[in-house]
Amino acid sequence: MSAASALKPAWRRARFWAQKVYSTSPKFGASDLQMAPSSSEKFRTIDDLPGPSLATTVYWLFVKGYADKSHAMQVEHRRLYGSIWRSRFGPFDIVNVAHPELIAQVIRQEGRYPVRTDLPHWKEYRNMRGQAYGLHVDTGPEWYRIRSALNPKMLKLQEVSAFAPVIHQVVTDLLRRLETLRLRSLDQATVRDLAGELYKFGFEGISSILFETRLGCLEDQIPADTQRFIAAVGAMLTLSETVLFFPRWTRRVLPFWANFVQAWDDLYSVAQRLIDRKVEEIAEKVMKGEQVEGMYLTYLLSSSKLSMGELYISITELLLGGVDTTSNTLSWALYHLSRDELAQERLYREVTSVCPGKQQPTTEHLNRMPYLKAVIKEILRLYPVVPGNGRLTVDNEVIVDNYWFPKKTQFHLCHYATSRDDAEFPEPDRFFPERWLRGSPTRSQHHPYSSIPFGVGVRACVGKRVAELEMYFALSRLIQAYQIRPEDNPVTVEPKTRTLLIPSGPINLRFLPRA
Ligand code: HEM
Repeated sequence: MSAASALKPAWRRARFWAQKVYSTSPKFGASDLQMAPSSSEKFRTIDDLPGPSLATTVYWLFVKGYADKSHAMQVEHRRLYGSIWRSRFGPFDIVNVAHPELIAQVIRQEGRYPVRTDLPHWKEYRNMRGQAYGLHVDTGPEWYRIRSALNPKMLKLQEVSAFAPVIHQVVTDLLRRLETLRLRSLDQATVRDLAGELYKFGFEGISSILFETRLGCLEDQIPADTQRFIAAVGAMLTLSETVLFFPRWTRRVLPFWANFVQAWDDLYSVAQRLIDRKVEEIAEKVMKGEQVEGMYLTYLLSSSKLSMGELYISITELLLGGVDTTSNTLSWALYHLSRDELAQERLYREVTSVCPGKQQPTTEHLNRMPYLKAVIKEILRLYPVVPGNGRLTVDNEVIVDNYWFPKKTQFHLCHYATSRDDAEFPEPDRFFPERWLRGSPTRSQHHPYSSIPFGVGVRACVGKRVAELEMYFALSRLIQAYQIRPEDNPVTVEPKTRTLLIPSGPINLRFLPRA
C-alpha cells in the first residue's frame, strides 16, 4: 500500500474538519477550501512547519536572554516564521499560533472537553498522596463534571455580586495598609514594591471568598499559618516549572522534586484545615437549628456535587488561579495610570461622578463606569497575565491554516503576540483605554480573538467575574482616595514571564491623598 493511500482516511476526515473550520474564517485557508483537497492534494503537516531548531531555541533562551521573556520571543518568532510555527525543546514539541484567526480555528476544534496541557507532575503527586485529580489534572467527562459543579455562583456578574461586601472589606484593609506604608516612608508618600502588597491583597481577597475566612495577609504581623500558606503557594508555582525540565533520575540528587512535594503537602494541608473548620462551623449551626449562611464554600458544601477530596483540590486550584492574576493586573494598571495624568484624571472624574464623596461602588455603579472597565481591558491587552495559553488536541485531528495535525498535538496560543499586533491594535505598545470605549471614534476594530486574556469557551477562566469585581472595586476606591504618581526618578518596568507575565522589577509609586 502506498503512503498516500494509507493516509487517505485521514485526509477525508481532514477535509470534513476543514469545511467546519474554514466555513467562518475567510482570511485563512478559504482559497484552499475552494480547491477542496482531492486524495492526491494534501494538507501540509507539522513537519512542514517553519520554526527554530533545538540549537536555535537554546541560543534564543540562554544566549539572547529570552529565558524569562518568552512573551517577547512570541513576537520575534512570529516576525521570523509567520503566524504558525513549530518549536521543539527537551520533551516539548509545540505548534505556536500567533494570529487571532488561527487561535479561533484551534478553539473551534477544541471539542467538548478541551485540555490545556498535560500536567504529569501534578498527576504524579496526586497519585502518590491518593488525592482526587481536580480541574487541572482531570480530563474528559470527569473534568466537565467538576467544572459544572464549580461554575454556578462564579460565572455571572449578578451572582458574584454576593461577594461584594467581603471584597469591599478586603479593599478597605488594602487602603489601610497602603496608608500605613506611605506614612512610614521618608517622603510620607512612596509605597515600594506595590506588586508585593497587591499580591497579599489578591491572596486575602480570593481566600475570603473561597474559605469564607479572613487570613490576615494585609496585617502588619501576618499570622504564621498564613505565612506558611503564602510561601507554599509561591514555592509550588515556581517549582512546578522547574521539575518538568529535569528527568526523573535527577530527583535522587537534586532537591526540586522533594521541595515540590513539600510545597504541595503544605498547601493542601492548610487548605484542608480551613475547609474542615468551616464544615465544623456549619455542622454546629445545623445542630443548633440556626440558619446557615455563607458564600462559595458553603454553596459547594451544600450542593454535594463534589466529594470532600474533590472539594479540597478544587478550592486549592481556584486559590492558585486567583492569587497572582488579579494582583499583577492591578499593579500594571496603577503603574500606567501613575504615568498618564490624563487617563488617571478621566478615571477619577468617572468614578466620582458615579460615586460622589468616596461612596463605595456597588455592582450597579460599575455598570456606569465604562472607562474603569476600559482601563482593565487595556491593561490585560498589554499584559495578558497568561501570555500564552495551551490546547492539547485529544479527541480530534485538526486543521489549522492549511496544516493537518494528529491527535495529541500541543498548541500554544500566543496571546501576547496577538494583543500587541499593530494590525489589530494601532500603536500596540501604547496604554490607550479609549480604544475600548463603545460608540467612541477611538474604539479599535479588531478580531474578537485578538485579546482574550481569560480565554474563551467552556474551559475559559472560571474566576473571570470574581477577578473583575476585585479589580474594579480596588481600582475605583484607590483612585477615589489617592492621586497616584511615579516615584522620583522613575524607572521603566518591563514585563517578564514566570509562567505568568509579571513585572520584572519593583513598582514604587507615590500615593497623594485626595481631598
Ligand atoms: C486577571 C485575572 C485573571 C486572568 C487574566 C485569568 C486568566 C485565565 C486563563 C487565560 C485561563 C485559561 C483559560 C483557557 O484555558 O481557556 C484561566 C483558567 C483558570 N482560572 Fe483564571 N484568570 C484570572 C483570575 C482568576 C481567578 C480570580 C480565579 C479564581 C477564582 C481563577 C481561576 C482559574 C481556574 C480554576 C482556571 C482553570 C479552569 C479550567 O481548567 O477549567 N482565575 N484563567
